[in-house]
Amino acid sequence: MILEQIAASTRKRVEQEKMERPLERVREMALEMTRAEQSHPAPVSLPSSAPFAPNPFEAALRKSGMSFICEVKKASPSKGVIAEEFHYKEIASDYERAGADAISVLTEPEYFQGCSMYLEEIHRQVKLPLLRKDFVVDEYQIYDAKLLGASAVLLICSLLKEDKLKRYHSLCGELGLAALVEAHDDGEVAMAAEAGARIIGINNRNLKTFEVDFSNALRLRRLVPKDTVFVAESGIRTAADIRRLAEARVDAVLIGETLMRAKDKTAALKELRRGYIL
Ligand SMILES: O=C(O)c1ccccc1NCC(=O)[C@H](O)[C@H](O)COP(=O)(O)O
Repeated sequence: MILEQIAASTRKRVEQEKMERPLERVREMALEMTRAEQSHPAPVSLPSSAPFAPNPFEAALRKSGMSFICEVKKASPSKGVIAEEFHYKEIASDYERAGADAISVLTEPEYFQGCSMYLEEIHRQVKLPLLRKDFVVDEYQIYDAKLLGASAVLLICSLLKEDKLKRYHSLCGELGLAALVEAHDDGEVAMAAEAGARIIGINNRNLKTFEVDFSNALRLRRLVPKDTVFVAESGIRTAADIRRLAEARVDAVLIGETLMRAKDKTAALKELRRGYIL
């Protein structure tokens, strides 16, 4: 099954990275970076009603109205190569100019042709909060995400047991990272909530079969607690899709392929936003 293959290849990649730069070193550097940030906190514009002090990624998703997380992804297992010409820094800048609220950067190399360096360079290029989109199976990747400049990491319920999800979620909190906890069905939503998730993403794509069911996010909407940020992910293509999600009180959308295939990102994002006019 593809998800197991991705997880196995990720474990191998992380073991390799640990040989080049040991866990203890990466942990110490990430903790040091967190301490430095805590003594000089960056200003984050918070909605006055926010129940907690969120990090920049969470703040971007909690703003009023629909937030757009735009994804930088060259390829995927279901679609193969999506963008032959892949100028990742320009794509990120285009998203920023187009009014994206946050950017998701695929860093998985084997199946998505991603790279950690893309995230690091995009971090230097744009001001928007960045999500490290990878398949987290080891705490090493969370420390590393911090060092690469991510504001958030993806934690996929179907890849993690309950106790690990909880541990990784609280590690994100310790490092000042937001966690987008991804669920695909009722049981995983319960697991995400139990882990204390403040941001839950419902993936319309079944990661085991690749099947995309747009109504999945709508169906699971009511299961996600009100004060939790609700993100709809995958298969979002049109302004009409955005309208249906807005009507269901979805806080944010994560869009990859539709924007990656658009030559004019500003026009594409503007067209999608038509579905949600404040
Ligand atoms: O996209 C895939 O084929 C895929 C296969 C297996 C695991 C994950 C996969 N994609 C990750 C994502 O969920 C998407 O990149 C993200 O939600 C954006 O989706 P889309 O807008 O449909 O590109």
